[in-house]
Amino acid sequence: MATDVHRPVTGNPSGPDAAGHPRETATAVRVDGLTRAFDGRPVIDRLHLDVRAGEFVALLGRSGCGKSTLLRVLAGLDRDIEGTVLVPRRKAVAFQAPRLMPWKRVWRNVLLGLPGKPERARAEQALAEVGLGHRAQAWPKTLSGGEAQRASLARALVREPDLLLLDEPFGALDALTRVKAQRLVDELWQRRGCAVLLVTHDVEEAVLLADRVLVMDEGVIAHEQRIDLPRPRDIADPRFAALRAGLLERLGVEAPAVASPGTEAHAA
Ligand SMILES: Nc1ncnc2c1ncn2[C@@H]1O[C@H](COP(=O)(O)OP(=O)(O)OP(=O)(O)O)[C@@H](O)[C@H]1O
Repeated sequence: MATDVHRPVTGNPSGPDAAGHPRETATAVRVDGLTRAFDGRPVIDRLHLDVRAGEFVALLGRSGCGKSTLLRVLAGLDRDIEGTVLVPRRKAVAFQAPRLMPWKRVWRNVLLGLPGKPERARAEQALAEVGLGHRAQAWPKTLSGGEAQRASLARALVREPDLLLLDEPFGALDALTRVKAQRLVDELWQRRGCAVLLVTHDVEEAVLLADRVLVMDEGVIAHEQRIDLPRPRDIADPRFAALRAGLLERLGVEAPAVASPGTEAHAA
């Protein structure tokens, strides 16, 4: 396939411009005419995407439409592409499976792959940020599913990313743990100010967390929805329900009926 033009955005995309002014509209990700084919069949087909520095973007789409492929390309894990992909040098990715090495203690897992000889204190700080400071010495097999997922997040955070790529990070968690993990990601994003691209199947999660929700279809971004609700978001807010219903419709899923204010829904 044609040239690999994956290259980093030079400098810190969220840093000040030459005159020292903050870049309100600085770009974290710029994708232009991206195509990725498997066995001659394009899964991504001349796709365009811009993500602003510090923006939280959620990516929805039916199973197999190419969401994970796009994320892997942005992460630099798949370079067999055509088109232009500009991403920050500092980026990190967390997958649905936490992918911890069972023979390394949690803190060593957090530092895995970092260049040089990174200090344990850095791992402990990242673990503390996700509420796992007390498990730094633990072996991965002793962690619960939610804890393992948080350790995986700490491994991403320790890289101090300008772009955090999350591929269904909450997909395997039970409902309560999932809600807690979503809150944690919301807090971390607000504190860190990095751009986030979250691949998810969950429309509610997308509306809960993102500034902008993208729907991928036929290899391109087929629909875009800005979410202008104040944070933290209230799923009982009728505007929330309307946005969720609109996106579900886009995905070809019928939205559940929403009780109008002042009424109660009763099972027959
Ligand atoms: N290494 C590969 N070799 C061949 N085909 C692949 C490869 N990776 C992905 N594909 C195909 O590309 C398409 C998109 O896959 P991808 O994993 O990106 O979809 P997705 O939208 O993330 O799906 P899901 O929501 O089910 O995780 C699928 O048809 C998949 O079979």
